Amino acid sequence: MFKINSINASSRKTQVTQIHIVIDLPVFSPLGPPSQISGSNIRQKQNLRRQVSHCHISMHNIREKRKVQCVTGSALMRNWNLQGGKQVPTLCLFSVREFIENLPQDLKVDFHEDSTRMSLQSVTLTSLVSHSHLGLISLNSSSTALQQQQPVKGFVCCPRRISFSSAAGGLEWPQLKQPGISSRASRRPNRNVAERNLGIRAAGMDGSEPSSEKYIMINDCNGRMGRAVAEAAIGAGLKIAPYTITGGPVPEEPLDILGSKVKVCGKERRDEVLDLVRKQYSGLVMVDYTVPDAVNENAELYCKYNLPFVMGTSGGDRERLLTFARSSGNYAVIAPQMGKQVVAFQAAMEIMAKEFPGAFSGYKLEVTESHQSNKLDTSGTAKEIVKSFQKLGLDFNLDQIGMVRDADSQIAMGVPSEHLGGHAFHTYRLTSPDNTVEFKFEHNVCGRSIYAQGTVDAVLFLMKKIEEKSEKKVFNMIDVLHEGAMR
Ligand SMILES: NC(=O)C1=CN([C@@H]2O[C@H](COP(=O)(O)OP(=O)(O)OC[C@H]3O[C@@H](n4cnc5c(N)ncnc54)[C@H](OP(=O)(O)O)[C@@H]3O)[C@@H](O)[C@H]2O)C=CC1
Ligand SMILES: O=C(O)C1=N[C@H](C(=O)O)C[C@H](O)C1
Repeated sequence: MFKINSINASSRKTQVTQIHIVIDLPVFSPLGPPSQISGSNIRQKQNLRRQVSHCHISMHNIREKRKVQCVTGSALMRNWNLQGGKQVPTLCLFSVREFIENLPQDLKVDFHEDSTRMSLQSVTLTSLVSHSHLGLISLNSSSTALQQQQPVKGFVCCPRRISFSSAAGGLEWPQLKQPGISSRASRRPNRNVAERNLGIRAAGMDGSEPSSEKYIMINDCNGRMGRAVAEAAIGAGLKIAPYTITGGPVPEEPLDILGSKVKVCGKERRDEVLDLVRKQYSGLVMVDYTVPDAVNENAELYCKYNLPFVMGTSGGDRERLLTFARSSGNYAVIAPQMGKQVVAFQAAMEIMAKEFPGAFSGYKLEVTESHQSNKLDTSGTAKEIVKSFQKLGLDFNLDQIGMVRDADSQIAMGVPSEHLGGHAFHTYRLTSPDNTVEFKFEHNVCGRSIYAQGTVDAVLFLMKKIEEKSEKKVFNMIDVLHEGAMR
């Protein structure tokens, strides 16, 4: 059984420089070279599949490597013979262009020379079926990028150099071009201890290079916002790291988020997990949607591992959060509100307060916020907006914000019943001392998609900052909006 474990493409500057295809290969029983195996000998053919090994095929841009280096199937064969049928990781180097040019016509690869990222998601492996004559070998697309694909039979990859196909029932391997090349991958341990303990294979942990695709890790993917962000991120072309840290019970089975498997880890393992993702996913951005009690320690942990983060969780000690994040020299976006239009309203109130301080002196302010019954804290958004009203002259303490959490009151105030489990209704009412003038501001949100989209915007904003190597700073969503980074 051939099993594609991962396909990752990476780039340096504008050139795609690397593609890693990690596949499981059958290890042959010592029957001699596969080409000697007769097609009619079914038992021998079955022996081909006795064990499974890993083959690491990396394609590098030869413009950087001048010499084309290639370890072909023959080398695999030789290694198998040498190593008595043991696992043989093999490295293969050749140009991306060459790889693309040699792909079978009907294997679609979306390749843009000038793009900074190459998406292999469009590799249509099912089309490879037509290039296989060997029913015994099947290719299972199990990588994140490919998991939507059906299992297919056979694998032809760059026919001039690597070919898995059958002629008269056996396997034919191209001649070894550079017999002396040793495998970088073969010198590596196959699985890192932390990764093995955690139980899900992280990109690059199989001996290949760390991934340079755009990854985010979300805590807690099992929470409502965590899941919404994960789905929005996948929709935006980001990858989800296969771990999440939770505060509650740890399910045995990994979560399946639109096909991406995410292992849930208890918070006692957070150091182990963060150390692993830090090493494996360069440029990874953390996203936090947990609980108010976890805000400070989580942010401090992300800073400890130098992981840029988006803190969407409300509550906690905000003063301590900002002071710590600012002094840590890390990139972060911290905001209790991610919804673009609400952020714009928040920004407008800030501008008004700055331009017209005290304009509402003497007025009375009433603030009411309604959220799903299990929201633990007072709306962080309301607290933020109240700060502007205070500057406008309103005498109001944060603990005067009225919280509505019971369904009857929520229905009475107009929350649709289907959104009782996920809504955020805010009302700010300002009345003049003689009750002759009233201002009422409302922002009523049902569901969570507005925040999930905004969170992805914040992630992309941070990724850009990191890529540009701009100053390490703590931003808020008004900064993201100001930069035109909200879709
Ligand atoms: N910035 C914004 O725009 C928005 C912010 N929010 C805020 O996001 C936060 C989460 O909201 P929501 O997703 O609805 O809440 P949920 O209760 O659905 O999710 C919170 C998750 O965090 C987990 N958790 C608890 N403690 C920890 C910990 N120490 N480390 C990691 N995970 C932990 C919980 O696990 P368990 O339940 O098992 O304990 C739960 O799965 C809230 O503070 C909310 O106000 C929400 C919407 C928008
Ligand atoms: O818990 C929520 O749901 C929300 N929390 C944020 C907050 O506390 O302001 C944002 C929005 O209100 C939804």
